[in-house]
Amino acid sequence: MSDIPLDIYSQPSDDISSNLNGSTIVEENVPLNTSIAAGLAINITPSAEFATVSVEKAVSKLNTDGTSGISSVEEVDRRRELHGTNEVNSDDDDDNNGKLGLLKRFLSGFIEDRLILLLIGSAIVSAILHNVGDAISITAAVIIVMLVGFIQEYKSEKSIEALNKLVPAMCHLVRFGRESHVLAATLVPGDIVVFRVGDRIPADLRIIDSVDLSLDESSLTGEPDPVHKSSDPVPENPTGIIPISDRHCIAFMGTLVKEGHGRGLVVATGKKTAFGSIFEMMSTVDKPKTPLQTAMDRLGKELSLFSFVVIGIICIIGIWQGRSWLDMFQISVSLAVAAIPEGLPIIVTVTLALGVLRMAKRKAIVRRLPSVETLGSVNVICTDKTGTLTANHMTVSKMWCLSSMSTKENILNVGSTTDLRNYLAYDVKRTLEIGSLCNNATFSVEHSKFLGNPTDIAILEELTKFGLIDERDNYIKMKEISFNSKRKFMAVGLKQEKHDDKETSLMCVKGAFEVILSRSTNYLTEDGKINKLTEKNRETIIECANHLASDGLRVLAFASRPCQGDDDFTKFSEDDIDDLTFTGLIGMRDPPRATVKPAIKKLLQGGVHIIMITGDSPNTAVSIAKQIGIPVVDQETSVLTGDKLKTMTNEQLANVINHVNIFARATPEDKLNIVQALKKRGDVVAMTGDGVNDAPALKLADIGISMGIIGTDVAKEASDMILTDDDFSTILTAVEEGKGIFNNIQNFLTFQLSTSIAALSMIALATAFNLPNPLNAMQILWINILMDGPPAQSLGVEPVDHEVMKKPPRSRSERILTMGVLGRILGTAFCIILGTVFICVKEMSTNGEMSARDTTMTFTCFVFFDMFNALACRHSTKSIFQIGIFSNTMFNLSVGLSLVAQLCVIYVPVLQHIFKTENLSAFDLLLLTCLGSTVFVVDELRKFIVNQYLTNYVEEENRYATMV
Ligand SMILES: Nc1ncnc2c1ncn2[C@@H]1O[C@H](COP(=O)(O)OP(=O)(O)OP(=O)(O)O)[C@@H](O)[C@H]1O
Ligand SMILES: [Ca+2]
Repeated sequence: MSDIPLDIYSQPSDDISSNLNGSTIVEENVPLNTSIAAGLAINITPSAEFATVSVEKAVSKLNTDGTSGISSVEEVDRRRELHGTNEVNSDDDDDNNGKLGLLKRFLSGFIEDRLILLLIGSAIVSAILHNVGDAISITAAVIIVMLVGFIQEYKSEKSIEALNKLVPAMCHLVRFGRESHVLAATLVPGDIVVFRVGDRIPADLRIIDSVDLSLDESSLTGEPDPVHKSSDPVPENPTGIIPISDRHCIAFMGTLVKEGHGRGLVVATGKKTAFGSIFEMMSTVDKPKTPLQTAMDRLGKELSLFSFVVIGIICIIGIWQGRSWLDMFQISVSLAVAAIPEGLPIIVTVTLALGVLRMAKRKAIVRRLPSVETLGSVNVICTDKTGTLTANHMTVSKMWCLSSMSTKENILNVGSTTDLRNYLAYDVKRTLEIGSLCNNATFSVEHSKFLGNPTDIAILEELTKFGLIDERDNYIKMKEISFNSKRKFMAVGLKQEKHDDKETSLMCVKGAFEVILSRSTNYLTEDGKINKLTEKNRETIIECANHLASDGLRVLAFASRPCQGDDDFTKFSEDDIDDLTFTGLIGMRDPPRATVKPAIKKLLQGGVHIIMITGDSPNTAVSIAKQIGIPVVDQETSVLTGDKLKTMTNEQLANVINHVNIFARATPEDKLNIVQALKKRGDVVAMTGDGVNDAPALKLADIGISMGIIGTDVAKEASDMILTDDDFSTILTAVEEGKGIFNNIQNFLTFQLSTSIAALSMIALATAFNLPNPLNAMQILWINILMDGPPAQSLGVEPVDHEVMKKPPRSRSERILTMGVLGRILGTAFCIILGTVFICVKEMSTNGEMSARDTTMTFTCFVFFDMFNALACRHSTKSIFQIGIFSNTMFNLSVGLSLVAQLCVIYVPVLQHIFKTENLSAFDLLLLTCLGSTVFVVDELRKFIVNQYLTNYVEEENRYATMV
């Protein structure tokens, strides 16, 4: 079996790269060293070459412009022609091999498979013994077996390759003097790239300018701490070799911007990057397998050993009984080929890969195959509120100012009024002014809407209702402390343009009301005076803020302060934002997504604990939670705030977390503690995140989930799954698929193992009772194709049954072969053996030996049994009539084709010759169909009984639940 890329982002997963770290740096320098030694023209990598030259030199060397980039389309095309696309794992190599490569691979399959070699050997022996018919038959059968196996493996590789293309890397490119957001693959040397915090570096860049830039290079060097980078060239080194870790003015492809921002000149793309050269090496390293694949490999080995022992015994007894040793040898080897589920790992991989592609269509991109398995076991989901549970579309709903509205009864309902010019008391006006000044949203003429933070946009959109304008044009922004989830406020320092020769400077602040209030000492009155805030005033403000929040609104407070000249701007830091004048509160509505409520209901039914983690206030969070059906039993135990969380030890947290559904006023750092506490309890945790600070928690969670739209590259890189629509309900889809895929794997396992056991036991029985062999070598090989091939594979793509969510999450340690599955396997095998032996004995009783007709009947009987068995295996508990006979087209197609092929084997003369069969009558076929269907009927009965028992059980559970 071929390697399976577990990480489908175009970057190696951490575990792989860290294994290679030691050799990484050395490897890149090896050609360098040797070429120096040889005195040849130095084959130096571009990043090493450009590390020592100045920015100006680098720009002129690459014949480009440091600000506007490459100037013509022709030039870009020429460079792409020369350097190729910016991809490390392009398909070029594959195409070069073409058809010849495929043939070579097909043929090498014969040599690698020892059992097949044995079969070919036996064909040659047959030929030498003048048994040409047998020789041809075996050779033909072997070719068919290999062909089916080969096609399957080829398709599995193709579907895995498709996974690699699910998450294309993007970047901000400057070309022809314009900035645009493009696929990273389009970059050529000489391009200019802009990057900011959270981005992934798209190629090897010579940094042109940077602000506080630090990069996480762990994927390249294994160094866990971010590395500071700048545009200063590195001094030349006497040895001529500058290690990767010392190239401080180079930003390497695949590394992540942890802080700051900057611009860089593309010096190397694709395979010529430092990352590309490691990637080449890495693709030859065996990728680790998923737990399920490892389990399947183990199971395969165990089964092989078991089969070998049984076959060995059969073989010895047979020869001892004086049967033809060549016959015995052929049958034993075919039996070994059949009984060994060599198709099992391939089917598991294809099932996982196809499942991942299906999920991608449903907006969940799984980046690592093992995560598909883990998804079915998830029993806790920690989710952000804004944007994931809610639409992330804010509108100002209510407003309140202390002086002009005094109490919560007078809160101004902004949402329902269209003209608000009459409400413009001094404090109201000031609050809105601060809102527009302390704001980073911009109006895009191109899109004819505001772009930026939804909170900021909401304020700007409200101005016209009050007849106000955006005040930012009249001021110069001197300083800014940007908003982040930890700080929970934003502040700007502004200077008004000279007005009557007087210069006014001020500081405007907006943010969470607790934060603003604690930094305020005064408030603004409705006629423009500044008064001291009394304790009573503070209580009133808190009461009103809580009132707004209980309505599900996000509450922002606004404040300002005059500044004394430039002095205040030079020391404009987080700690200096105090002594503010409070002006008012604004409440914003961010409606829950419509799909969230039903999704939460289903997840809760499935025994999944849902925890909302939000930066908003407890009241807002509780109100939203109630709207979407997250249970909040009482606010004391169900809600924990970030402050309280910080005072708790991990043990304390682990003890109470069972009852907690909401973490409010939480910071990204809190998420890490929450995941730790949950994992300590043995939970399987899914956690969402989007920012740079969320990365550690995403990594630690069993399933880290990042947001496709608002998420940063850093978060995506750390995550196991990406929601391309940022929608919480997509998580349900993914969990459903995860559970469904696991069920499908169990189902085809049931099918394969029952067939295998039945075939093995029949030959064993026949040998033990000294009867002629009921199936010959070619027939056994044919059965192997059905069992390992298309019918089994099509069980893996059975559509997900939405009722899987009614079952609790699978425990992490649960084996794939549960007692229930084993029971089904043995029961089915028993049924098949009984029926086939019956036909065999009945046919043989007419003349006492195995004629062509007898073996045809027995063989066809087994195949019919097997096809009905496949039908029964489509679902473990539901009747085929419940899931719909036509709901799995691939299944019907492959079973249909198998049956047609079986008829060909019976009626087409050439095939009759190979398989030693002869024509059967219509009555024979009817009889065999009826007999074969018994395995299906019996299983339907079993399902009926199980369901009866299950519904009773569920009702019992429900009754119990309502009693409590
Ligand atoms: N752009 C902003 N400027 C100033 N203050 C803001 C801004 N956005 C939010 N706030 C304030 O910070 C608080 C916390 O916001 P934060 O962004 O941390 O929550 P959130 O992370 O969006 O919620 P969630 O974690 O559910 O996504 C808000 O309640 C609000 O008062
Ligand atoms: Ca097999």
